[in-house]
Amino acid sequence: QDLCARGPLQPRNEPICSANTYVAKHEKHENTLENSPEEWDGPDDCVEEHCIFSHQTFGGGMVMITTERIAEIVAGLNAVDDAGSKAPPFRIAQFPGKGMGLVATRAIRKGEIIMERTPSLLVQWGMLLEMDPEIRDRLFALAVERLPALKKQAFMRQMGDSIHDKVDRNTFRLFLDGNSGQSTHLGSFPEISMMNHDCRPNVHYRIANITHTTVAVRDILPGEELTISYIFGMIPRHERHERLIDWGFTCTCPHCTMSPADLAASDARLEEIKRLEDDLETKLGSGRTVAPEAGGDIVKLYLDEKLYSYLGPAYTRAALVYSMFGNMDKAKEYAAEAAEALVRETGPQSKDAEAMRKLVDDPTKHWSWQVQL
Ligand SMILES: C[S@@+](CC[C@H](N)C(=O)[O-])C[C@H]1O[C@@H](n2cnc3c(N)ncnc32)[C@H](O)[C@@H]1O
Repeated sequence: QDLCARGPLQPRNEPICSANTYVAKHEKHENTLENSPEEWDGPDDCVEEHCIFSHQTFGGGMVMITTERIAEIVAGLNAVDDAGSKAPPFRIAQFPGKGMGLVATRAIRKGEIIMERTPSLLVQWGMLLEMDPEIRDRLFALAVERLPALKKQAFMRQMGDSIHDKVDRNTFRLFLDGNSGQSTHLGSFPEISMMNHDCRPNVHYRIANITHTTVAVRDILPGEELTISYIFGMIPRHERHERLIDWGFTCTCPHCTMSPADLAASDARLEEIKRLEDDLETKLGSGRTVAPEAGGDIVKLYLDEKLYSYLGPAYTRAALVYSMFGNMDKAKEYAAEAAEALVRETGPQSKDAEAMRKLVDDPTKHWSWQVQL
């Protein structure tokens, strides 16, 4: 007999899930939720097709409010989480005007992974937009209650007046089921959310499946604040300001509080980068010649502008142009930098990084070698 999963959110005698989303209890034994080494709890407290699923040890403890299909996908993924397995190179501190943040407790080298985490709470996004706020908030409370004590404490410490507000201000977007309409989820990673925003951050983040990785994009000194960017950083100051106002704050990062002359110089560099990149692309695309240092000059502007999270493609382009001109030393130098930056920015499996390593090994065997000549 099919049973609709029941919970306190459901008024007595009324099904809380519509007929086509009834959860077949007898089928539960075939799914990954039951097959995973430690059993998942759920589906519980369903509101239509969205239910609570929880696990006390997966990723150190996790709760999701989502569909059974997505819960099964997540249960089949690796829970990569380094909390507790190594001493973190940071501690929480107060920063005037910004609230809490993270500060480095030792030197951190460029490329070092700072944290690898799975979400404490995962919520399907469409559900959040459509659900009655009162029911949503009761569901949130029931979900957070299921987290192990330390995870719950870390979740509740985040900025925000209510659980919904905390989700709104602190979560990252994840895609869990390809292009399906149900794919978009909000993931809460409370320790990572302690990082404040900087338009020129020293930490980059990448998300693969449910794993959130933060990596240093430059050497960091003990005592420095660890920051990420909440927005795309290669836009002028007034646009960054507007986007961060949407986030609910006026940015006080060093890059936004520079002198008017320095701010104008920064905006001019961003414009120049765009102009040179468009020019290079047009010329290469139409078979016209470019200067051998065209790609290298653009890299210099990226470095001057401290765009350390965007260096992979810039170094790659420079390496290719030097290789086209048969400049062995420069092609190798830029390709090596490109490979490292691409791994930082997109992860160790990066195919582009692999291609750049091949260019370092022997430029003469690369497709780009002396193609302009
Ligand atoms: C994800 S939380 C970061 C942690 C937060 N400071 C706390 O105490 O929990 C985002 C909030 O921190 C503050 N914040 C982050 N970066 C900031 C910045 N560059 N300038 C001013 N406030 C910032 C804003 O209030 C923002 O809504």
